Amino acid sequence: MNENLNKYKGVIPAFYACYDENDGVSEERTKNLAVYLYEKGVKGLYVGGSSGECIYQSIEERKRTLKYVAEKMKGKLTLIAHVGAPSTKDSVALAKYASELGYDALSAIPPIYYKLPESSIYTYWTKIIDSTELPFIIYNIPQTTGYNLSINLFERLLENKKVIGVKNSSMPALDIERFKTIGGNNVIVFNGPDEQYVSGRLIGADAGIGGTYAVMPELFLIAEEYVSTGRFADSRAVQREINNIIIALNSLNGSMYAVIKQILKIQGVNVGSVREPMSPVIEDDLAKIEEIRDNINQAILNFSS
Ligand SMILES: CC(=O)N[C@@H]([C@@H](O)[C@H](O)[C@H](O)CO)[C@@H](O)CC(=O)C(=O)O
Repeated sequence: MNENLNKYKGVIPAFYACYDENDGVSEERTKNLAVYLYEKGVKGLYVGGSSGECIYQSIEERKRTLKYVAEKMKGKLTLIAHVGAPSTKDSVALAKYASELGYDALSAIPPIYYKLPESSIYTYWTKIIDSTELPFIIYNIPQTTGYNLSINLFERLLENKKVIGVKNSSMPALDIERFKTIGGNNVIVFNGPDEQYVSGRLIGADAGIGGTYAVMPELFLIAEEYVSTGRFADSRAVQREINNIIIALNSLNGSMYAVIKQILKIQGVNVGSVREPMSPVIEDDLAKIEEIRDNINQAILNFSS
């Protein structure tokens, strides 16, 4: 595959599940969030992944989110569809649908829940890859799936020319270095841990996909600018601020995504709450959430000047 990888290089928010007041997928809110992020200047969107609460949604709901984002952003942003689902059958159905909608690339977690041998994981990913003509990005997130992509399987998957990269959310920056060293220029490596955006980029990641980008895209865009122009001390300073904010986002009663969605709501982008069993925000935390929002805005101001 002679894919131009430049369209993947940049800040790519992991897109959130956007619900209405009855916990249903909302077309209007999905499209509003897509437009909001487009106007912030991000490079693309990673739709239907962990931040998209994919595991809590039906295949029909996931298809609707993929459709709404494509209707608004096809041709404007690089669109990556996360199609990993518990069964191969459902993952392939999502992959085919994303291809029909005109997505740029597919991505998928490995199989979840049962501890399957690598041969089954290889077959699972390969069946998704073979189901369309789209390029494929492996998603390595061992914290949630229980499987850490081995070098052996990575190399085997790279033999398929449709495999153009890996989104690596494991914590060791060393994994990013290894995947980049092995993959070289024909492969794109995405930094997954937002707390290590700068280190991930410096050790070899070409770009980033992350779950907290959408609540502070400006800060990740600034970090990216500093890294790519060699302003390393400045990039560390932005990373420190980002990390303070991520720690605060995780310090309250609601899940991190619920807190993020509350901040977006205050900013005028209402995407509803999270789906249970994730916990929504509680009344007592609302003032603290305002404070986090203020800190984000202050950090943006500090680094924009
Ligand atoms: C383990 C985990 O959830 N990792 C997140 C991070 O973006 C994470 O939310 C962030 O680093 C804050 O801890 C992403 O890698 C997930 C992601 O991009 C996705 O939504 O698919």
